[in-house]
Amino acid sequence: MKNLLNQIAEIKIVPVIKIDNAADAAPLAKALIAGGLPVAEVTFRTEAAEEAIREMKKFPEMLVGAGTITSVEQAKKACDAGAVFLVTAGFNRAVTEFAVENNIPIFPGVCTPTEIMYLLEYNLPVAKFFPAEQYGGLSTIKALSGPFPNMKFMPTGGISDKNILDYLANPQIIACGGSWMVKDSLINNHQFDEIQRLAADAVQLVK
Ligand SMILES: O=C(O)C(=O)C[C@H](O)[C@H](O)COP(=O)(O)O
Repeated sequence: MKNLLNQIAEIKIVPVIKIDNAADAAPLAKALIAGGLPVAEVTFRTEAAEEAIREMKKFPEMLVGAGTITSVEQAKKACDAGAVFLVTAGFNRAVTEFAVENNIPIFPGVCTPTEIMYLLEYNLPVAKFFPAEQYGGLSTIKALSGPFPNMKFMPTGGISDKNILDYLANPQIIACGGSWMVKDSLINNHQFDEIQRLAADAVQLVK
């Protein structure tokens, strides 16, 4: 887990991907790698997610995780496809226990102190704070950091090139999730050059 956390903390941005067609996964991975952002949270919001993870895993430099996991069945499918981390939008005890028992890094979604305390039961070091902007953004993370000084956050939801630097300046935030460089429309229209450009700009911004 520590190694993966270090890698994510170094990259600082986790592109959150909703992919409708698995055939787009390879060119998308190439664009992200070329843009210097070799990481993806592939959300299980589409049927293509599992196959897309398999395709992206063919690129050894890609750090591929699965997002929006809502059941153990999905978590198993994601891991069988090669996902090296799991993300959930909220806290799910069965999914969390599956991940912990199988030593798979997991970032459960939280937005309240109670949910953070669930993570503490499992000694999980990083929470996805979701949906970040809608639940008070940075000021809520600062307030939550008071009682939980050792919890690290990966805020996601409403984060873009406009506000990411404010988030990353907070020492309890290891990275931010966001979709602004991998929007569904860009993927569906095969604008992989634009994805590469937006990824490279994002990398430059957080350097
Ligand atoms: O399904 C999930 O697990 C999600 O994470 C939902 C959102 O797509 C991401 O939070 C990205 O949000 P935006 O960067 O605001 O587009």
